[in-house]
Amino acid sequence: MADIFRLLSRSTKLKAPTKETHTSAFAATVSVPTTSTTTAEASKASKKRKRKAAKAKAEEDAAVPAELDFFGMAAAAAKKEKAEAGNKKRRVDNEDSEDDGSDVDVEVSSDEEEEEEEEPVVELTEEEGKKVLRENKLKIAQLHPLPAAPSAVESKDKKKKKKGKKEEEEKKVQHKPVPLSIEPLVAFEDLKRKFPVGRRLFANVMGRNFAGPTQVQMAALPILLAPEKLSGGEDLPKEEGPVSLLVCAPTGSGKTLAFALPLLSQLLKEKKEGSVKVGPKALILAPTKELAGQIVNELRRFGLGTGIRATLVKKGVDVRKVKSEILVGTPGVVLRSLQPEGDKKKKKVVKPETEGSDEESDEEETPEEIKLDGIPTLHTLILDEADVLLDDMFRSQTLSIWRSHTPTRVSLWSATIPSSTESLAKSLILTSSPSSRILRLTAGIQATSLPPITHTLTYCATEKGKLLALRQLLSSPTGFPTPALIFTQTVPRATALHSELLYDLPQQGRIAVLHSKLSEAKREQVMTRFRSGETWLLITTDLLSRGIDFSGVKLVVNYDIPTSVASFIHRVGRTSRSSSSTKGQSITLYTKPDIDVLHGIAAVISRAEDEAGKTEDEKSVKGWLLAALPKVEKRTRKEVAKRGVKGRAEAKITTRPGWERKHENRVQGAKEASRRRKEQGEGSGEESGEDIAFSAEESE
Ligand SMILES: Nc1ncnc2c1ncn2[C@@H]1O[C@H](COP(=O)(O)OP(=O)(O)OP(=O)(O)O)[C@@H](O)[C@H]1O
Repeated sequence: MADIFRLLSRSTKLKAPTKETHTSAFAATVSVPTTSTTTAEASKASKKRKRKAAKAKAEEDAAVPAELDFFGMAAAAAKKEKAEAGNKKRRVDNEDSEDDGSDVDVEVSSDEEEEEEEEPVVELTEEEGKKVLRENKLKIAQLHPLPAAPSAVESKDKKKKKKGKKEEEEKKVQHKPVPLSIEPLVAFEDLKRKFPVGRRLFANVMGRNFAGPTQVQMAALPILLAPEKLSGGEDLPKEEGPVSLLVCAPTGSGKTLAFALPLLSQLLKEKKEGSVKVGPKALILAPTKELAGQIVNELRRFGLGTGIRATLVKKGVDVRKVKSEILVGTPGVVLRSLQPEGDKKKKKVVKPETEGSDEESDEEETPEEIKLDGIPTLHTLILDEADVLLDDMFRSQTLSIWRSHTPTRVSLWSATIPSSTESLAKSLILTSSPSSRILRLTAGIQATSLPPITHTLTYCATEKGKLLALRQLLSSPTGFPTPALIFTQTVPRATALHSELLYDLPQQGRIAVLHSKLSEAKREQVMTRFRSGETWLLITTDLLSRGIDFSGVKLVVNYDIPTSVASFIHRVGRTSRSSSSTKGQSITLYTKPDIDVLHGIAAVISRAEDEAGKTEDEKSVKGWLLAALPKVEKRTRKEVAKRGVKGRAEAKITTRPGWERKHENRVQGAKEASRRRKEQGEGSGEESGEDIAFSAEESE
């Protein structure tokens, strides 16, 4: 075993960060037939679109509430608006008078309709559509109901069991997923022309200035916006039921837009028809507060001016009194707000054991499923990061919420959807909506990391070795790529590492820690600082491994090895996202006890390198090396994913005695506070002192 470690260490030397330009892993391959249109006409239409898009974007940025303005764009938009105020009078632009930000979607004027109709509509033939889907590794399939499990009596009888098995096999064949097809969306311009998307919604999407739909958006948007256009599966019974969708697509591939846009479009349609009662129609569940807040932010940006509202469910909110059409929250908070008043006191919620577990949660967990007061108006349920929401930590809460409603439109989204999640989802969907057509959409290769990321595995022998390796990286002459995220296995390890590195960076105040034990206000502050670029290095736990969209993260360091392959994929997926041209790096430090998860992670890296077209020489995980790593039993892997790597939670992160480190931090903190006081003057000095004291205290 020792030899394998040495070999791995040798073959995975750190490389200096490259300065190549990023080619998005999601850049959809589209070769579509062109239609004849003059350049002048095309450019006129394009200019008008761009003007509308820029205006919609400025308005949308300005309308984002301060607590959700992660990108600090509201201030910028306000500034821009002020600067443009003088020019406004001169500009005669009909659409200005229409975009009044009112709650009702504005009807398209007849002039506009005419003008828009002049634009070329690219219709793909079925074959062309299939080719685009194939080239973009998009697979759509209709899943069938699960075969019935053999009864207990049957299983006792050996002969019957054999027969049962045979029948089951036959059923499995019958129930093989049936491939389907749909004309992919090859350009956002086609949204308006081919789908019933409102004018305002369309302008909001165009306002984001995306070059084109990502792979997952190319297929998911048509499926959800116009399921009647699905083709194939001729042998299937012609079901008229609603479509439920399971989507597995890479990290950072724009899944949020893929579910937000059809949802907003559906709600707009209902609003126009005026047939639906007031109250929440859709519930989106996400595993962390940060992700839930991010989703609300995106919904508000895409839905600006449509009158469709999204509310973040926080502690103390009674969702039954909320008037918004969309609710977004974590399972724990949503569950509590749905609990009948009397039951809130009776059923004691208990904290889950998160120390050392794979997915850190800031949730309180209920020990069993609870009967809740459902929201009668709710028809849509969306699970973002569905595999976590249906895994041990959140399962009982998610199921309680799901079973208290009868949603007819369900969709589940993640970069990793194991077969167990798929089976559970199928049976839940069929219970809540028996006539549902359950579809599965996969984009790209399953269970792999993004090809643009450069991965490195570094063997460090011991815990001390990991700290030394990280310090070496920080002081590397080629520079430490920032912004960077550093992941640890537990909260205490994150705070300990933060305390250890607090004064390591040449510039003070550039390193921070974020985990579930911090107050909500502190968490928001840390997020804002990292997003704004004030913080360069953020030490965190798996709390931030899922869904969080930081633009431009250049490096992900797995200080503690992820305890599952899924966790690795999601952690490293915080870099190289479709919104950014950053070609990210991941560095995974490991020691001997990490052997149980190493094979799975090395295999993911190897697959990603194959997909990126790297030769055997260029690959960081060589074929022979992968073959030499021991494969681990599923049971052991599950145990590690649940409890963490053995002994890790207790292992100390330090090269010095605790008292020495604390003393040094205090001295450094005092020096830093004094320096800031000098810089800022006496009045504001107190505040900086408090800030430093907080950081030092946290480490104790
Ligand atoms: N068509 C597009 N082109 C470029 N960027 C896009 C596009 N659609 C969405 N984005 C941006 O890509 C980023 C990642 O999107 P999003 O957070 O939805 O990814 P995701 O697939 O949900 O990732 P994860 O699996 O990590 O949750 C966001 O900043 C989003 O605004």
